[in-house]
Amino acid sequence: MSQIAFITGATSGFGRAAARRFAEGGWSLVLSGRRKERLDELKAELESKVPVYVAELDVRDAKAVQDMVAALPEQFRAVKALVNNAGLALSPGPAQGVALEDWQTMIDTNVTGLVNVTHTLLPTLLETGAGASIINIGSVAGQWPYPGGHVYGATKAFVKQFGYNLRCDLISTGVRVTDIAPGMAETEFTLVRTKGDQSASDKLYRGTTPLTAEDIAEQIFYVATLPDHININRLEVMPSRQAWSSFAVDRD
Ligand SMILES: NC(=O)C1=CN([C@@H]2O[C@H](COP(=O)(O)OP(=O)(O)OC[C@H]3O[C@@H](n4cnc5c(N)ncnc54)[C@H](OP(=O)(O)O)[C@@H]3O)[C@@H](O)[C@H]2O)C=CC1
Ligand SMILES: O=CCS(=O)(=O)O
Repeated sequence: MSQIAFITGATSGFGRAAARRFAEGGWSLVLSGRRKERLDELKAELESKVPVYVAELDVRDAKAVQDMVAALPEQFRAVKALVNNAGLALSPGPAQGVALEDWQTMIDTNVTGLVNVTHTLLPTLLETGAGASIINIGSVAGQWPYPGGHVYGATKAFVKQFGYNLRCDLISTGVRVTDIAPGMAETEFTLVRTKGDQSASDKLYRGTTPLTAEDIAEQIFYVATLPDHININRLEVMPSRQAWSSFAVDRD
């Protein structure tokens, strides 16, 4: 059985940490993202351990995704684990102040991009059969509403429901589907969300203990390497120092 992981958004955060974790486990890697120099650095770091193929890829571009998968060298074609990780949040303020373009970017990346990659790799995963996995990186924001969550949370609710519905159709194929839904994790996520405001990112994580990229990478690897007959539908993971807060009430 092939041991090939296909990871989107491998240039940073969870995706990069997952690439390192799968490499440690001896898996061959297909890594993508838009920042080619980071992909090249990661390939240089990992290729002494396992075979690594990198491709510059914007998941929003369906044709580019199809071309990239069609061009995979033979030894990287039999993908066993698809890690749909590429994604982002933008504009953490109230919905009524957010540019339409930011909403569209989140939908194009987190929904359309994830669908593009899933649709393109589904025939391969079906061929792999028992033990293959689609591991989608959702978010607590896909389950729990919060101020400023607007379209980001809605895209992650899509990820969750798309995965559940896929499971219904894939039940007899051996292909598993999991929604890993992390809470607060310190990566470049908040830097992207605030459009480069490092102090806002530092402030969010200061004085608490967020999850790390490696914490989530461990969960991704765990899900991908479970016995074939086990499917974890959704794995919601928060730091122990994070929980829910109360309902909001508007008062006179
Ligand atoms: N950090 C957190 O608190 C949480 C994050 N998440 C989710 O985890 C996933 C990874 O985020 P995280 O590691 O934290 O953040 P990072 O910003 O560190 O990593 C995001 C990754 O997504 C890639 N990416 C973004 N847009 C595109 C695109 N259009 N095409 C291809 N790749 C893209 C980036 O690569 P590049 O820019 O090179 O293209 C980068 O590798 C996301 O889906 C995010 O929503 C979920 C819950 C919590
Ligand atoms: O998805 C990211 C975690 S949060 O910012 O929505 O809590």
